[in-house]
Amino acid sequence: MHFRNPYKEPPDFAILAECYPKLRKYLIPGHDGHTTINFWNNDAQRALTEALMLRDFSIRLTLPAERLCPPVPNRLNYILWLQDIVRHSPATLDGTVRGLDVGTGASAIYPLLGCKLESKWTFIATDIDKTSYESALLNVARNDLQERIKVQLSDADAPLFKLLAVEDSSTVFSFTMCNPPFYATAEEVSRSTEMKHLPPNAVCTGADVEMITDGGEARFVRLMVEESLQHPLRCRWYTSMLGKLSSLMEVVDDLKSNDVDNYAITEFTQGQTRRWAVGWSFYRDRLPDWIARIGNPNPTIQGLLPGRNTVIQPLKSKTYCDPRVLMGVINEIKDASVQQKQTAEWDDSDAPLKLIVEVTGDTWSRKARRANKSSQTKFNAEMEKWEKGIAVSVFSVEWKNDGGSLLVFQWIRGEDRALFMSFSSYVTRKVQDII
Ligand SMILES: C[S@@+](CC[C@H](N)C(=O)[O-])C[C@H]1O[C@@H](n2cnc3c(N)ncnc32)[C@H](O)[C@@H]1O
Repeated sequence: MHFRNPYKEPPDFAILAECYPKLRKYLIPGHDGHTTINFWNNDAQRALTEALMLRDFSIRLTLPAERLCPPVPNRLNYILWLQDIVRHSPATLDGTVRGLDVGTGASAIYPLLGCKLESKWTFIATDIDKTSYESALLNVARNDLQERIKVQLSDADAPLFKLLAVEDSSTVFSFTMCNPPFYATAEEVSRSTEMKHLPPNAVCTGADVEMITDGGEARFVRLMVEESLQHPLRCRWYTSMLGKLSSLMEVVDDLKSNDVDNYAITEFTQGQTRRWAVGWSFYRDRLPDWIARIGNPNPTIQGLLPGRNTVIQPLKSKTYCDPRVLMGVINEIKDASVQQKQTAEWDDSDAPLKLIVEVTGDTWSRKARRANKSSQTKFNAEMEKWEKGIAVSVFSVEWKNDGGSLLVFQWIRGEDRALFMSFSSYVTRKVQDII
C-alpha cells in the first residue's frame, strides 16, 4: 500500500454507512465483533466504493450493476504513484498536468481521483465500451469536471494511443495510464473463478469487454510499448497496471529489447492481492529509486528492476562532520555548475545541505584529468559529445543526518548511468578523505 494511502486499515463500516445510508442495508456483524459488509455481494461492493468516494473525496459516483466495481484503495495506489512521478518530473510552463487514461471504465475513477487530489491535473479518458463511456460521461458531469476530464469513445481496432499519433499537435502528455483487461479468453475467466483465485474484494462484476482482450493484459501493454516507440516524446511517462507477474516479465523484456532503460516498476498490495505497475519514458528525467524500484523484492522481481538512480553512502566518522565539506568537494569539480536545491512544498526532508550539480561530462576521474592535459583529446571528447547530442547531466546530492551522516545521490537527468555512478563514488571518496 502506498505510504500516503489512508486505507491501510479497513474503514469502520458502521460509521461509513452513517455518511452513505445506501450502505446500511449491507452491513453484517463480523467475526471480531466489528461490523463489516459481504464482499462477495456486488451491490454491497458498489455501495462501499460509492460511499468511500463520497466521504473521502467528495466524489459523487454511480456505478452501473453490469460493469466492474473498482476498489478505491487499489485505484488510489496507482494515482498516488503517478503523483510521485509527476512531482519528480519537470513542470509544464503553466503547471498543467495532462493525463491519458486508456480504458477509463464506467466509473472514470482514475481521472476523478486525479482531479480531486491535484487541481492542475486534466485528463482525456477513453473507452471502447459504449455503456462504460456513457456512464463515465455521467460521472464526470455529476462532479462538474467536464472542463478537466474529456471522455472519448474509442474503437477496438484503433491504436490505443491514437490521440498521441495526431501529427500536428505539440501537446506533451505528462503520463498515460491504464488498467487493462486482464484475461485472454472467457475460459481463462471461468477457470479463475472456479479455482477461486479471486480474493473476495475482487469479485468479478465485469462485462467481457472489461476483462477479456485478445492476448490478455501482456499483449495489451506490449501494444502500448510498440505504439509509444512511434511517438516517444508525446508523453513523459507511459504507464500501465498489470495483474500478473508473468505479464510484468513480458513487458520488461520488451522494454529491454527495445533499449528502453528508463523505466519504473512498483507494486500495489491490498490484503492478499498483488498488482504491479510499470512506467517507461523516452525523456532523460530519472526517478528516485523509491518510485522506480520495489523495495525488498523477491529474486524474480529483483531481476526485473531498472538500474539504480539513487545511491546512498553512509559516511564513516566518529565525530560530528560539517556538511560544508561536501560543498567544498563539489565546488572543486571542474566545469560543474552547483546550486542549492529548492525544496518543493510537498518535500518534508530535513537534510541540512541539498545541492544540484550539472556537468557535461567526467572532469573528475583520473582518466579524465589525464585526458584534459592533451588539448587534442579534450577537443575530440567535446566533439564526440556534441555529435551524440549528449547535453547536461544533472545530479542532486543531499547530506542527511539519519543516525549517522549520509550522502544521498540522485540522478535527475541524463543518459549516462556510468557518469552518475562515477560522480557519486568520487564525491564520497573525497568527502570521506576529509572528514
Ligand atoms: C479492467 S477495465 C478498467 C476500468 C477502470 N479503468 C478501472 O480501473 O476500474 C478495462 C477497461 O478497458 C476498456 N478497453 C478495452 N479495450 C480497450 C481499448 N482498445 N481502448 C480503450 N479502452 C479499452 C474496457 O471497456 C474497460 O472499461
